[in-house]
Amino acid sequence: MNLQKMLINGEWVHAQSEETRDIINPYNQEVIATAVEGNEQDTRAAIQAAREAFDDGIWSALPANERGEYVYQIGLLIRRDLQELAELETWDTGKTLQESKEDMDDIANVFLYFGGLADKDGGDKIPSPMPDSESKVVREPVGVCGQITPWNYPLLQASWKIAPALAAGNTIIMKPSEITPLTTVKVFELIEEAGIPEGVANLVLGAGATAGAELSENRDIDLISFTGGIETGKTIMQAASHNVKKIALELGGKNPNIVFADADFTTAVDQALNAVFFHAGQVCSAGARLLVEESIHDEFVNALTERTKRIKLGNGFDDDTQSGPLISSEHRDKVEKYVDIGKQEGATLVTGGKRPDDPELQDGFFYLPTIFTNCTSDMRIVQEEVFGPVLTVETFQSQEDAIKLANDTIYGLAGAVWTQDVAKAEFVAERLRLGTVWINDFHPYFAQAPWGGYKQSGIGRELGREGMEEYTEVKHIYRNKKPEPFYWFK
Ligand SMILES: NC(=O)c1ccc[n+]([C@@H]2O[C@H](COP(=O)([O-])OP(=O)(O)OC[C@H]3O[C@@H](n4cnc5c(N)ncnc54)[C@H](O)[C@@H]3O)[C@@H](O)[C@H]2O)c1
Ligand SMILES: C[N+](C)(C)CC=O
Repeated sequence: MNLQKMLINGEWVHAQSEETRDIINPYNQEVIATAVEGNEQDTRAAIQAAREAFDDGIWSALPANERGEYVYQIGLLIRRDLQELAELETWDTGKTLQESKEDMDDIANVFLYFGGLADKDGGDKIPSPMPDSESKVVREPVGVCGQITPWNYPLLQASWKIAPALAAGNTIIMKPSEITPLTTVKVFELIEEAGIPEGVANLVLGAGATAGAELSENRDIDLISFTGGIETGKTIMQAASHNVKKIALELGGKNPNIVFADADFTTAVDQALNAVFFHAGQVCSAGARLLVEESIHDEFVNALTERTKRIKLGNGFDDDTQSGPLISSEHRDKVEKYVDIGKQEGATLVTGGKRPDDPELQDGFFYLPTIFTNCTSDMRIVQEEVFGPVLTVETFQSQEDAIKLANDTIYGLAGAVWTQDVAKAEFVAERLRLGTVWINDFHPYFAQAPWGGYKQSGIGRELGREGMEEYTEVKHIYRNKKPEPFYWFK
């Protein structure tokens, strides 16, 4: 694979330091690509390009429908190259190819959706209380936007930022995770192919502490949009205060999956598996905290454990693989540390809790799907985001009990309620302090609906109309239709 370069002001460039970084396949630790390693200097060059492009108005002053057409075109190009993009994502993250294909389909839809939305909000005329006047509220682009994304859904999370920002008329500097840049680089090739003017969409590659920190601190950036861990989010929030940037944060979760005794048992068991073990649990909205009504606890855990033991780990390119590896050795160490904590806290390890013995998996960062029972809310294993294939199980006896347990967390990203009683489902859903509540399902998200967290899971929303509004400033324009002297000062 060619050296992966940065796109700055319409040029594919090497890092000024000429440093590079190897990109690793987490399935077998093979080097799959080499990327240039940008730093603060390269990021400043990208910011300058984006600033000039914004101030020139080459993008923001285009009619909104024309901007929308460009963004829509990127979606079509992603559909055209879906197979290639999906393969790159699987090389880079280890997730199954089927999952990567579904991600790419979602990503294309995100560009098509925001392309279509670009010219749909022309502002509102509002009834002015002043005589002989006219008042209107319009939305304008925020300006230069820094965007930072994580490694678990590399291109999906990037698409949620790139598409609305461009559709709303902003210029951007995207920095993907340094360990999974491949699909983002490829999409910037498609952005170029779509004909977006030079300097409007810039890509920097490099570490968070250098390239990422420059984006959050630099005073020429008007908005910073970040998806990643809570501690990084706090650092970015502090850095953004230097020039009171707008911030949008999509952070972690420790998401409750509430199963009532009257739920459809087989479906709830099956979906509890998906909820937590999909993509080896490396999902912000993973249902890592199972809350099950006491009367069905034993039966439910037995069925879940039996299914969990059958999960087939392997190469994401093999058709029979159900789950891939963790992203890195460091990340697996973190998961292992949490399993040790769970044991020390007195939770009961029911299955997993170690690396697989299978000789074919020894080169990858694999970890067995793990279940802990006898968990209580005060345990770290219940409260902290493990971001791996680890499920904790708690029990409840009443609706109120379930709601209290589910809300007993600093996070508020997503969660689910399983019951055949619609009134009960709605009652619980309304009381959960979460950005997304699924009833009798887990995981659906799509371009049309907003996504984001309550509490420490984040600030702002991506996707939907709200996701586009994040990238706009609201302006009130008032016109006096009959100006005349006021004579306050005689
Ligand atoms: N809420 C959501 O929608 C959502 C979606 C995906 C992932 N996540 C969260 O992301 C986390 C996992 O991703 P991760 O390990 O890549 O997160 P991370 O915070 O380590 O890194 C995310 C990005 O931030 C950059 N970064 C690191 N330090 C930085 C700094 N000081 N300044 C600026 N940028 C910096 C990294 O280079 C990377 O690009 C989990 O907590 C997960 O819940 C949330
Ligand atoms: C937002 N989502 C679910 C696509 C990825 C979270 O890690």
